[in-house]
Amino acid sequence: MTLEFEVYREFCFEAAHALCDPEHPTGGIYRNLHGHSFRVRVTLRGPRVEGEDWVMDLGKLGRRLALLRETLDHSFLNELDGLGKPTLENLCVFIWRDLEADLPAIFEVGVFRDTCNEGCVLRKR
Ligand SMILES: Nc1nc2c(c(=O)[nH]1)N=C([C@H](O)[C@H](O)COP(=O)(O)OP(=O)(O)OP(=O)(O)O)CN2
Ligand SMILES: [Zn+2]
Repeated sequence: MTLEFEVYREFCFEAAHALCDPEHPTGGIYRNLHGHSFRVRVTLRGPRVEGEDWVMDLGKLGRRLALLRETLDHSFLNELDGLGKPTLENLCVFIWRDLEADLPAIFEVGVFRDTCNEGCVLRKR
């Protein structure tokens, strides 16, 4: 039997955004510039690598996530290339695309706004 594991690492960042609703006459209730604290969880899924006894070194994963955090932390999300409208859903896709080439075992990306009791999870099917 092959054992399959899920290992994850998290990081937090602060960022600003404005969400304009083109259907709304004044742009909607989220149109003004405002900020959130975000928590990101990246989960890898797979067996232990033979001889290493882990799916991936979480230290190595953390160093890769630190690179991504540099792009996100204290950013104005509306100006990030490739993100599009800065929703939680699009942030999940943006983060997935940034990481997938370096992390072939990526299984799940979650972006959470704990202070608002909300979040979004993108998962491989
Ligand atoms: N599915 C999504 N819905 C909403 C998103 C999103 O990314 N995905 N984002 C927002 C805005 O960013 C909004 O600023 C979120 O802040 P929040 O305080 O949760 O806004 P609410 O109007 O939902 O706040 P209440 O406290 O519940 O009134 C909105 N939606
Ligand atoms: Zn918001």
